[in-house]
Amino acid sequence: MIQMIKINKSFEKQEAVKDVNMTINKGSIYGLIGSNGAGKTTIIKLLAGIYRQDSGEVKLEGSAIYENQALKQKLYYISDQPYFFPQYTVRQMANFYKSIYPTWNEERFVKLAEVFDFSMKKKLQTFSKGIQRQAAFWLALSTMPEVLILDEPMDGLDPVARKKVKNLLIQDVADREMTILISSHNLREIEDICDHIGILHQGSLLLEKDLDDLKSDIHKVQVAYKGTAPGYLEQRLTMLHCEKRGSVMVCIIRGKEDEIVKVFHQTQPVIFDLLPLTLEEIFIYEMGDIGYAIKNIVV
Ligand SMILES: Nc1ncnc2c1ncn2[C@@H]1O[C@H](COP(=O)(O)OP(=O)(O)OP(=O)(O)O)[C@@H](O)[C@H]1O
Repeated sequence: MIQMIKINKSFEKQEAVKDVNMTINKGSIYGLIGSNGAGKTTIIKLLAGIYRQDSGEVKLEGSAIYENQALKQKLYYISDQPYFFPQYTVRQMANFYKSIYPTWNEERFVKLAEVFDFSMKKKLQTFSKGIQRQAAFWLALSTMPEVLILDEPMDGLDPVARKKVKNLLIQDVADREMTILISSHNLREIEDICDHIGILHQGSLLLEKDLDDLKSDIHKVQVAYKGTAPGYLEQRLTMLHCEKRGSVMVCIIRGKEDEIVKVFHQTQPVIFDLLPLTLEEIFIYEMGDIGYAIKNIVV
């Protein structure tokens, strides 16, 4: 289990992370999402033991990560711009990792060559951005990390490579309870792969929830009435957003599904449907609820 307890981190006078408490369970795939500059990369670097927090604790299996070599060998971090030594091939990078990760699995590295269909003998820097990223996954998965930390991991990967990488990640989580922390703006991808979500805004963690619980707490309703909609709906429901499309209203409501259905049922609508909400919609309305709303910009 990874724990962040009351973490604060500033850069000069800029507070990047404020009083953050976060828990990532073993074997979980945790998606960290948030607006630009929210503090995602800072949190990732604190967890990877690259930054030291100003206050609070960052722990893996109960021990502090920073400057803990033995713990750091259990982690692997792929940054948004993977770094390789100049002039090195995949094979040479593999030899380097083999020398520093006691968990390096040569058999796996060789087996993964069937999945990553490019030469391990060519200089990495001569490959395209997408292939370099695939190489980063190849090397990462060969170290058999307990915790894999990924910053915008699928950036630059084509759809086939994305699918391959996703399958490999899920397989490691299922087979050996690898824990994954992913930071991304691609909410479809996060929704597809993560079981836990943390939403960061201006350095604070707004919420941290199981994805299914998050989805069961916010609903989209399509409703229409013969005449006008009863005025008391707004008082009885926590409406995050409501818009009229002709005679039909589409509302985003916070609360339990059965209670929402009950309130609408009493108003005898002519149309009433509960529609599925995507993580992208949940993110937009959660952020709107705290004032980070999408504004209609007219120039
Ligand atoms: N090395 C640094 N020096 C000074 N300020 C920094 C540094 N790293 C981050 N910051 C500041 O900390 C805040 C959080 O930055 P961070 O990169 O963690 O956000 P982010 O959520 O990853 O953003 P994005 O989604 O835009 O990549 C920002 O205001 C940023 O300017």
